[in-house]
Amino acid sequence: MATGVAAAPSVAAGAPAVLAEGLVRAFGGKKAVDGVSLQLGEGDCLALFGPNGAGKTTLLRLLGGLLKPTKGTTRLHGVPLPGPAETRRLVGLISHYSMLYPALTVRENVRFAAECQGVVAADQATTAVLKRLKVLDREQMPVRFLSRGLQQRVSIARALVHEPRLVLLDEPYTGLDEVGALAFTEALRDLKAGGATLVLVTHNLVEGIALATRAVIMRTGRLVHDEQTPAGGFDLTGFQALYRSLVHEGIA
Ligand SMILES: Nc1ncnc2c1ncn2[C@@H]1O[C@H](COP(=O)(O)OP(=O)(O)OP(=O)(O)O)[C@@H](O)[C@H]1O
Repeated sequence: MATGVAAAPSVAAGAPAVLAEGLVRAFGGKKAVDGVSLQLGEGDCLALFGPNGAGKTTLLRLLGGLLKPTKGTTRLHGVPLPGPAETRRLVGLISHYSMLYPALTVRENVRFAAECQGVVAADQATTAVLKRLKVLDREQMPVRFLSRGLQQRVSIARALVHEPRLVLLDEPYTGLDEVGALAFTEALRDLKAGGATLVLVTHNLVEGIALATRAVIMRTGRLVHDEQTPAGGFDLTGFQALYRSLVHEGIA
């Protein structure tokens, strides 16, 4: 992807990309995340699996400083979150909610995000990311006229235009067709190769495991399984069986 991002904010050299310690988040006295600690490096991709209500989205948001913890801390490249604006700009969120301005064109939506995020060469970066997500041919179209899947591609482009160092992905493949999904996976692989850290929440084990360097299973706010990708890649059948035993048969 094109560069052109504003000067990098000060980050502590050698600090882990993400360091979460003792994270708890309660809603009305009920703990959605209940004592999670983890560390991620540059180029890591953490896939977070678990049943509905396990706390995946809550944890994702805590890791990016988008939600305040009830207890615990998250540091991003050594800086405690939420941190200053320059640190918050290191984070990109992709979810199944499009968060686009329907009356603005595709280009206007993405360019506006680039400017808000301090991208210096905003036009160039916008063109590159729209091309990357294979939606450049629609750049002058108001977003409200696009199909849901194309809106999702624009939404992804918007979240990636500033080349975030931590990319939070919450069921990001929802609505994408095969071309969109492939383009998106390639963009994620490039980000990873460039040293970005990814956290991916998905119910699709195949999709999640394909990108993951580490797979975690959550249940009732806790990590009940945490595994680095084995040298030869995950054994999908084995992982599916493990998931079923931990989540459906209540072993955890
Ligand atoms: N803003 C909120 N207010 C009150 N309760 C919340 C809020 N956000 C999440 N919760 C509760 O926290 C728990 C965990 O929710 P979360 O969305 O993190 O789960 P999840 O694993 O992402 O689920 P799903 O797979 O269904 O998306 C749930 O019981 C949910 O109802």
